[in-house]
Amino acid sequence: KNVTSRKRPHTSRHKPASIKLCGPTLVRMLDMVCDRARQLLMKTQRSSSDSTYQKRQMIVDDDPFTRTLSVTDYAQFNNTLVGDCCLQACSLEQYESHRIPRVLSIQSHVVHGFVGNKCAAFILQLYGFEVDIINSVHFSNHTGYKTVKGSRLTADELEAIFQGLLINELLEYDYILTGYMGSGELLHVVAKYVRLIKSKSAHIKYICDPVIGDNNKLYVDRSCIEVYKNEILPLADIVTPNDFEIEVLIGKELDYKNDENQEEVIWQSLRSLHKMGPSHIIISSISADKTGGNQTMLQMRASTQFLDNQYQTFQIDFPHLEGSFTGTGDSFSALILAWFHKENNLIRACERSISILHQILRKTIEISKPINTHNRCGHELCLIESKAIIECGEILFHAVLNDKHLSS
Ligand SMILES: Nc1ncnc2c1ncn2[C@@H]1O[C@H](COP(=O)(O)OP(=O)(O)O)[C@@H](O)[C@H]1O
Ligand SMILES: Cc1ncc(COP(=O)(O)O)c(CN)c1O
Repeated sequence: KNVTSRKRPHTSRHKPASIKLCGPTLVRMLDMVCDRARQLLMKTQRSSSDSTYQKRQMIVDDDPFTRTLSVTDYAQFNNTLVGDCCLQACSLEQYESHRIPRVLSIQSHVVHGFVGNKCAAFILQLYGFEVDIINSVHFSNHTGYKTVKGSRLTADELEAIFQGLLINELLEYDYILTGYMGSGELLHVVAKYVRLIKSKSAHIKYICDPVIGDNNKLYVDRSCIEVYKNEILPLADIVTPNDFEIEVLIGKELDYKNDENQEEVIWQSLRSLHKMGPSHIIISSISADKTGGNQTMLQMRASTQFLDNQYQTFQIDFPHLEGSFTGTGDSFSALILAWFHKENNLIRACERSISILHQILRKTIEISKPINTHNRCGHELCLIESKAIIECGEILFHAVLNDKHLSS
């Protein structure tokens, strides 16, 4: 596109002019332009009797970081550079495959150990996601220790952070991930901005771990429950409650063990939660105490509601490992996000996430000691040591489809 006359000494470090283009048609155009440029160069060479053709350098630079493919054709004839023929182009397909997916993760932060954003950021960054982090709490350690010191983010502070991102036009994400939030006011601000981010693009997915409590005990202010029900669930695409949280959200206690029609009770509860908004629900673990099943196993249950109101439901049974672990729920939701993105399939995402967590816990048991005598929550996850396990994503446990595809 550009032919310049310059003396040879200037040619070598010259940065060529470039045009940035996008789309498959433009890639074809790039080929045509380069071909034509080559033809012209050859013609010039032939017509010039005293031509001393220099070794041609054609540089093709496929740069995932700048998301461009650039072809630079440097050529020199006599004292003239007939180069500067540079085009940068990429097909949409290539653009998408090189684009780094962006996640906004709003969860707790601990200085020592692994829960919340400490788990999510490591896992997601390892898989190549860009993670923007908002810390709902900034604690010394998780709440299983004798003492916890630190601060909680207020609703006003969260509002200010979102305003900053909004004014600078930075509220552009592919995924939103939320975990421990603590108060209804904070959740209310989260809902307001999730709504705004989602209104910008239909492709954004919101993965919500509705952290409320466990084993009949609330971890959060009671005000969270209504905000989850009325504001958050209608926005969420994937939710990962535990069995206590599902009971609180649908307002019904579930005692699967003593119910003759146990399967129906579980699927009914999933269906009630679907009605509140999310199209994918994953109960990360149900203990044998609740299911009445094999004491050595835990069960994951999941369900997808399709647009035609049909449901696909499945379960994964996996071994119950001795001991208690903290940060498993937060790691689970991050793994689900990552593998749902890679596989675009909830069943595969669950198989990978359950299998990876199993191996992380095995590694944790193998190499870590319980932290100290005051720690009621057992081991900190050995996430860094499990890097290879996370990257590999080997499937150990397979999903079993429920043959009933319930209609509403
Ligand atoms: N004792 C355990 N044995 C085996 N897997 C576990 C155990 N505790 C946690 N996990 C794994 O971590 C995942 C999330 O933990 P879970 O206890 O269900 O979430 P939460 O911490 O949110 O209550 C489970 O699906 C399972 O894969
Ligand atoms: C500050 C904080 N954040 C998050 C969690 C959640 O951990 P888990 O992933 O095991 O549910 C905990 C555990 N009590 C915690 O103390």
